[in-house]
Amino acid sequence: MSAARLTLPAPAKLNLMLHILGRRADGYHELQTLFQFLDYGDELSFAVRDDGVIRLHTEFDGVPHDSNLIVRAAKKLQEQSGSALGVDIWIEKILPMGGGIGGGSSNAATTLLGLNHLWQLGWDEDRLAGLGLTLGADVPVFVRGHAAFAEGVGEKLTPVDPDEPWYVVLVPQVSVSTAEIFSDPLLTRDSAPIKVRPVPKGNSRNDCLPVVARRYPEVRNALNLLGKFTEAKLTGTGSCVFGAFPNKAEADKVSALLTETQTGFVAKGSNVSMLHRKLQSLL
Ligand SMILES: C[C@](O)(CO)[C@H](O)COP(=O)(O)OP(=O)(O)OC[C@H]1O[C@@H](n2ccc(N)nc2=O)[C@H](O)[C@@H]1O
Ligand SMILES: Nc1ncnc2c1ncn2[C@@H]1O[C@H](COP(=O)(O)OP(=O)(O)OP(=O)(O)O)[C@@H](O)[C@H]1O
Repeated sequence: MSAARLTLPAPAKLNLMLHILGRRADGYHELQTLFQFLDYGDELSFAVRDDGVIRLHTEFDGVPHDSNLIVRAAKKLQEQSGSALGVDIWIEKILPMGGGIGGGSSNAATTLLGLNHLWQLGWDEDRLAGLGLTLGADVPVFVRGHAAFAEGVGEKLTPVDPDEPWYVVLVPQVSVSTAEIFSDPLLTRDSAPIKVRPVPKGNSRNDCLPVVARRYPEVRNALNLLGKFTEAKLTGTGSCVFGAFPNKAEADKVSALLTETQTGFVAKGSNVSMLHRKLQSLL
């Protein structure tokens, strides 16, 4: 008999602003950033195995099975919890890799929360977020599931509730390496710290933008095109570019014009992640 499947979303995130305050001795950067989720993302399915084997059945271009953040998250949770159970995992991948919308980190967080539920581990959010941080700087916010102002390397989170507009997101067909942007000598690394409250609105720049736009003409082009309709911003270290609109109809109109030549999508901003909304509905 096959085990019941649990299907859970792994939403994308946007960095509504991103300031770089400095560089730590270990090379990581001190940031201030504002994370909001999108109602748009991948979908993971899990089926428990009782033989302890962890197996991702969907192949990823260029990502070996054991390096996949989904598998790494599952193995770490299994090791640290001492669970004897395993899991079969499938994913419907729609989020671009290296797009700055956090696909890999979100996949890892969905795996941690999904397996905590299926393996009945009873770990609390702090413990899951702590494990998540060892997988990537962006994993904890996906584990917690609430829009947040982040400090440190992205792990000190203060929940916030910015507006939830509709976004047009353009996906330039280049994958930007986060490590490459953070090691660029021209990166601004001395922004002055800002206060968490009120939620930053005027301070919405992304310090990575000048470096990314200089290195990637495709990103520059997307910023120029979307910038004809609204303020066009970069998320994370790119490559994705986004702009806010007050309603779906306006976002759809602009998207229809731009997606004649660009790849992109429309999605609503959300301060509670769709993963957490789904988990809540299971309880
Ligand atoms: C820039 C953001 O996208 C903002 O959301 C994230 O902080 C990046 O998060 P992420 O992709 O989970 O990043 P990680 O996998 O932890 O780090 C990738 C690489 O980016 C650089 N990195 C990342 C985060 C940070 N605060 N400082 C850094 O210098 C490091 O060189 C690191 O080796
Ligand atoms: N499940 C996964 N999904 C996507 N990428 C993965 C996954 N597992 C490992 N990776 C690796 O991680 C890299 C970064 O992927 P990701 O999609 O998270 O980038 P990103 O959107 O730029 O993330 P961030 O905004 O957190 O920097 C990929 O290029 C890929 O090599």
